[in-house]
Amino acid sequence: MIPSMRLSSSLLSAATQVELVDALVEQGWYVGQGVIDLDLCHSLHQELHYMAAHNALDEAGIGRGQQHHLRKDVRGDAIHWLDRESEAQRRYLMAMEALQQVLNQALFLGLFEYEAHFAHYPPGAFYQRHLDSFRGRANRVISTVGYLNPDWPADGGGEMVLYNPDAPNQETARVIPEAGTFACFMSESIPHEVLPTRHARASIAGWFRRNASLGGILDPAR
Ligand SMILES: O=C(O)CCC(=O)C(=O)O
Ligand SMILES: [Fe+2]
Repeated sequence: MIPSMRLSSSLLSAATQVELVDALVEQGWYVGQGVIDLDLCHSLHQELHYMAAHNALDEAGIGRGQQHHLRKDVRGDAIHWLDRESEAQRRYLMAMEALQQVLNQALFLGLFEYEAHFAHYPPGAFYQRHLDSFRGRANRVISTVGYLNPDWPADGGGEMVLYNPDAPNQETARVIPEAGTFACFMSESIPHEVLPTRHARASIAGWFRRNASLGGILDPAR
C-alpha cells in the first residue's frame, strides 16, 4: 500500500475531511473525537514526555521573530517545533499535508505551508484568550490542535474554549484534551483559550499559513 494513502485514510478519513470542511465554512471551527489514530497519539505523547522529562523543551512565548517574548502570565506551556525527526512526527505532518490539499481544493485558501509544535502544559498552566494570527500579519489562516492525553480525567481541567467572534464572551465549544481529538478553526477570527490544567497536558498546535511577505520584509516562519 502507498504509505500516504494509508496515512491520510487512517488519520483523517474521507468522511472526517468532508465534515471538517463543512464545519469550517458554516461556523469557522471543527472538533472531532477519535479522529487521530491512538497508536500515533501514543508515540507522539511518549516523544513529548521524554523531552519534557529531559528538559529538552523551550518555554513558549508570544509574538514572532524579534517581537517574540516570554509571558508566563499569558501562556505557561513549553514547546518543541516539529522537525520530522521521528516516524511519528512524519506521519502526523503527512496527514496535515493531505489536509492542506483538501482545504486548498475545497476552499481555495492558497495555503502553502504548515508549521506545528508539541506543547506541554505542566499542572497549573494555561493560555489566556487570544487569536492565533498576529496583528498586521495575516499569515496564519487555519489553526489545528491534536490532543495526545489518554484517559483524561473529568476533573482534569485544561479544556480549550472557543468563543463566538461576534460575541466574544459567548462560549461556542469546550474541547477536552483527550487523545484522538482534533480541532481546527480560522486563525484570524476564532478567539480561544486553554483553561488551567490540573494534570500535565500534551498537544500539538499547528498552523496552515499563507505567505505574508510584504514590502520585502521576510515573514519569519516562527
Ligand atoms: O493546546 C490547545 O488546546 C491550544 C493551544 C493554543 O491555543 C495555541 O498554541 O495557540
Ligand atoms: Fe491558540
